[in-house]
Amino acid sequence: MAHNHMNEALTVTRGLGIPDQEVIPVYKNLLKVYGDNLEFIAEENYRALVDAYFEQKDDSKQEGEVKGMKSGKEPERFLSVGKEERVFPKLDHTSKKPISKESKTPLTSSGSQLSKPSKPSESKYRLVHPPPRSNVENSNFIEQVKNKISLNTPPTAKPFDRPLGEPSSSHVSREKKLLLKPRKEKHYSPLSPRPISTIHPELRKPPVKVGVKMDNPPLEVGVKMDNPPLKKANTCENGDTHPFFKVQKKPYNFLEDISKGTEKVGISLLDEIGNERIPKFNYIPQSIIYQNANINISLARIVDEDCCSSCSGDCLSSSLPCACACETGGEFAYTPQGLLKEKFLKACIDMKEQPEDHHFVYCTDCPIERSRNDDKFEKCKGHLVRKFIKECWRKCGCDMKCGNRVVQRGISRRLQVFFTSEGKGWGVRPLDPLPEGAFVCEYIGEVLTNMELYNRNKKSSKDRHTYPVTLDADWGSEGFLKDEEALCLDGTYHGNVSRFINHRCSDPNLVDIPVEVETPDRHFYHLAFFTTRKVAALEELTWDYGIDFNDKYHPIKAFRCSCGSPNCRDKTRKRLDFETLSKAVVLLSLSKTRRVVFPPTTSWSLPSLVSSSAALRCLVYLGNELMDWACLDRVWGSDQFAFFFQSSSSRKRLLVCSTLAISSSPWPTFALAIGSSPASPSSVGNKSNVYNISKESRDRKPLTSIGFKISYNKLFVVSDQP
Ligand SMILES: C[S@@+](CC[C@H](N)C(=O)[O-])C[C@H]1O[C@@H](n2cnc3c(N)ncnc32)[C@H](O)[C@@H]1O
Repeated sequence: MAHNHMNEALTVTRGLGIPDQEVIPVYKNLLKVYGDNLEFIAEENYRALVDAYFEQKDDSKQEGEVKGMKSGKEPERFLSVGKEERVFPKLDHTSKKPISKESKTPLTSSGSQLSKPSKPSESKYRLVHPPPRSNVENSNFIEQVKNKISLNTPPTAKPFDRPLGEPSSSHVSREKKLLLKPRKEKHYSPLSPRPISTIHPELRKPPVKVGVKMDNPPLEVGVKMDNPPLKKANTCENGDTHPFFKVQKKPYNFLEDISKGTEKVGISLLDEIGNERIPKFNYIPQSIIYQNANINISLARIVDEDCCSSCSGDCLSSSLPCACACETGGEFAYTPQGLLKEKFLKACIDMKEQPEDHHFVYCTDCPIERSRNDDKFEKCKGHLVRKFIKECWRKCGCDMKCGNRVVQRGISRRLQVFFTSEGKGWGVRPLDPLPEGAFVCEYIGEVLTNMELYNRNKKSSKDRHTYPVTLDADWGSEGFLKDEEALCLDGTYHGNVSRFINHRCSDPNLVDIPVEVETPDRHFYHLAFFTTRKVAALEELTWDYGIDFNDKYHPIKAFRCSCGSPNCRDKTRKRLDFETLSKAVVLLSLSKTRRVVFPPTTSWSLPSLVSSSAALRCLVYLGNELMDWACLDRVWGSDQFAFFFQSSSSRKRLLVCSTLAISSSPWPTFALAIGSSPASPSSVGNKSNVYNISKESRDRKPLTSIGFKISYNKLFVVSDQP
């Protein structure tokens, strides 16, 4: 299969005049990055391979390592805009610093166990030039914008030969993929050299100024839009070439094993967008106890009835279940294949998804409420009673291969941390398909008292992501829990791959199940993730955090949920429909946390806007009310990008696409179109579906086009074109 696949790939690359010996190493690297998922590489006639090959080639050329193609003739290549700024993944996992000891403070970059991605060197910048001004001078900006961004009009002008939203590189259609074009012909074209306000009367309106109120408000700079004097389009004030025309190459971030060899299988990390900083935390494969968390592990506490000292080998193969199966009703929870039994799994999922009243216990003196230690002492909000798995443990006679020892043997599935496209940050996906009931990983972190967690949360109140879980599955069975017995796990500074698993309000593909491994008291237990159904390779793994989005004191800090599930519990996020969106004012903003230096010292190109120094968001206002916001979702080439919004009509996603244009003002201008994506939210992150979305969107008429003007660190909407 793999052999045929490579032969097929070589047939394609030979057709492009690429020598086999040059493409084979690139192919092998791609297999590593996508975990041998051949279909990803084969998609669109091996586009990923061809792109990666040329990108690497370009890079080497620029670095002076390669003098030219061996044949002396540059092979034709696919029309590619979307990925040309990228460099083939650099395997960069060299940091071998010792694991730091428990620490109260977050690791600094120097303390991180993870190596940083290599910065693109200067040599990776390329100058691209706009066509002569006279080509476009007389055209109406909006018309051009509409041409360019139209989701349903076939493009005419060369620079705009791809409709907005249609991914340019790895997402072009089969018909287009053979549209070969020598690389040197490629260029980025301005829409208009004139500032938009000089063209359309509507655009002369003052910028919309809105009172922004949100968790992470964008920098509020109400700058009046002015009409800067016409300047030569590609010249800066100081006479240099306009930095906008510099396109920065971006490497993918790829680490082969973030576990630093501590897991049986390597856990890779991939950021295909190439924008995100490598997360800073210390990877540990087993939880560690912090300060005064009280865990009493002692063989003396395991009584004979509670273990199987007379067993040997594999307990599952014996005709009568041993004492260790008592916890699960006299039957082991696992099948001989190491999967959870269907009945047990279903019971666990039901209790989590549709808990009944009697599944909750309420403590009289709740440690969560107590930890707040303020006047607003509230009643216990309830703790979900959970089903436990009990695995054989150290006092048992069986061996480590016993079928009742699954979680304690650790991760055996190939997992990858990847940067999600829905603004959730990093997420986790398997590199191979997973069957139903499979153990994936355990939540690992520092074992803290609930009190300590509360104090940490207070100190880190501004952090975007939080990583705690409360070990409260058995809090109801004891009258009073001392502070040191009310425990939780915090994966913020020390944790494993599970700290990256995102939340989904309903139908998550993982369920968390408490597991007893070394102590019968349930103040401390292991929390293990099992698949709730079959999971496809590269499908994002999610679990329900059980978060209450209305409770601001909940140990898991509320966030704006982008789980995309039709039953999302986050009601603070208002769902949009087409009509609302087409009436709304849309503001693009750079996030406050990742400030760009202004005026920009390097480049105003889109790649630089979305580089690690800036995060672009799309805010949707109706009047003064912030309806919704989304982080940048997709970038195609140097000038097209899109945001996705969860629509009120269940499974559809609304798409806001924008095109960056070059005006003669010092600031780039933006144009916007709104369409809808018929694909299911969960599939949006999937490469192959992105193409479908844009293709489908193109068949619909864009409802509206909006012109933007960028002013300082905000982009103001200056015109709503009906
Ligand atoms: C345990 S971490 C998960 C990993 C995290 N995404 C990251 O980049 O490190 C939990 C945090 O991820 C983000 N997150 C998880 N699920 C999310 C969702 N459904 N929607 C939006 N953000 C989510 C929230 O910021 C949350 O505090």
